[in-house]
Amino acid sequence: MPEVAGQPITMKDGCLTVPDTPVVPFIEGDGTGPDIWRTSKRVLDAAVEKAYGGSKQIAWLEVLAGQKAFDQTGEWLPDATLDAFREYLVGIKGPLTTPVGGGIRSLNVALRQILDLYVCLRPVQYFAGVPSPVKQPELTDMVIFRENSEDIYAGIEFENGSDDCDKLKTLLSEAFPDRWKKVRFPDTVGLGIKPVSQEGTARLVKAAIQYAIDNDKESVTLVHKGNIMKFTEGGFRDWGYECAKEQFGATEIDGGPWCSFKSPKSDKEIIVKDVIADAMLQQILTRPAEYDVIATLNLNGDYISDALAACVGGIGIAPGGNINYDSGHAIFEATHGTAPKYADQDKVNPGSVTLSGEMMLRYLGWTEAADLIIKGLNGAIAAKTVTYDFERLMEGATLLKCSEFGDAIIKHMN
Ligand SMILES: NC(=O)C1=CN([C@@H]2O[C@H](COP(=O)(O)OP(=O)(O)OC[C@H]3O[C@@H](n4cnc5c(N)ncnc54)[C@H](OP(=O)(O)O)[C@@H]3O)[C@@H](O)[C@H]2O)C=CC1
Ligand SMILES: O=C(O)CCC(=O)C(=O)O
Ligand SMILES: [Mg+2]
Repeated sequence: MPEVAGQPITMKDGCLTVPDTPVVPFIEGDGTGPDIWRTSKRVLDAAVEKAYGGSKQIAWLEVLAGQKAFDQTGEWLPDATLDAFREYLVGIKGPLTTPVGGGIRSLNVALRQILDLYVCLRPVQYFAGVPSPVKQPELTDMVIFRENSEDIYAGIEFENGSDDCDKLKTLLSEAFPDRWKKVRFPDTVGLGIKPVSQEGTARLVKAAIQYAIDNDKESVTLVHKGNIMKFTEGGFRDWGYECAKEQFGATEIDGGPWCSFKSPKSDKEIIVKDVIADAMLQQILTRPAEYDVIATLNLNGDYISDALAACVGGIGIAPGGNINYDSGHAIFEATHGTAPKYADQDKVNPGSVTLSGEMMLRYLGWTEAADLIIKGLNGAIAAKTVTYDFERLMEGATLLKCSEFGDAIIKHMN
């Protein structure tokens, strides 16, 4: 049961209908999750209260996942949690632990895949005053569209020595003897499969281009490693261009493959281009102004998200949302993980989850409340009242706890 009575958010004819008291399921998260969530929830509630004077309110509904779920129910991701996200459409979560090597597969990835939240949307923007390792962090202003349902994250892996792995090895060596010979150490190799499809690529790229139109952006860049993985990452590039041409009427520039089209909204030219991922990762440091909207595959998107977050001051203020633009389902969450060494110390920066909440409010159309969060965050940073991650790099700053940083954000909403 939610803390206050509320109604579900619904989707009709491609538009969300948001009641004044929407039920929003949340997962607190593992590690530092509870500290961050407690603070973020307070900031979100304060922004909504201030923006709407009590006429709107979120009816929070806690749902379980991760360690807390396992301790209480014996399951890591109970069906009741999935049912709540299905029913109430829009939710938010703290980070969840994934063990390396063995153990459970990622619950974070499972949520995205089960609910088919195919876009991982991660805006990367600079907040004035945040300490950054680059000289002109304000030049980094990008929005990542990371494909969320395919690639090696689909989790089709075979452990060396397992019966399934042996079966696949036999199958491959018999069906494709010449290609199998290229496997350098066949007796000890583990195998993984990387599915990348035209449909999966097209829906992601379509969403990225639509975002560029809606937000008056100059370019969309397809980031891939198609020179090496020709039929998966190369396919992503080719299908991405195909989508730009077929869905948006783009035509090739100077013989292609770059292409462009006139934005139906602003009449300005939007360029669709591509870059190989390793080159892109050096250019985000040397020529960040050349990138705007990024459309990329799942693993590239994971690496690029953390690298770009570092450029604008770190993972402490790197928000995101996992969205299915067709069904309306969305779960907002930070780019960072559980940072377990800081668990229960009320220490880390709550900014990433708070800003994920800000994205959620904007997604619901509650822009006044979302704007207040940005105002509050800007004010707290300008006053140099910040958590340890910023304080250790800022001259003359006051060190705040996680919860105190929340108080500072709320104070600066005024
Ligand atoms: N979506 C999700 O739920 C995600 C979950 N994970 C999971 O989280 C676990 C831990 O992953 P790990 O690789 O350590 O990565 P984390 O992102 O959890 O932490 C790495 C480092 O980032 C910094 N950091 C992280 N969060 C914050 C914050 N809120 N404020 C300030 N600094 C922060 C800290 O740096 P410093 O040490 O310099 O202070 C921390 O040591 C793993 O199980 C992983 O699978 C990882 C990513 C996403
Ligand atoms: O699921 C995890 O544990 C890691 C996920 C991750 O790194 C991400 O979504 O960026
Ligand atoms: Mg990651």
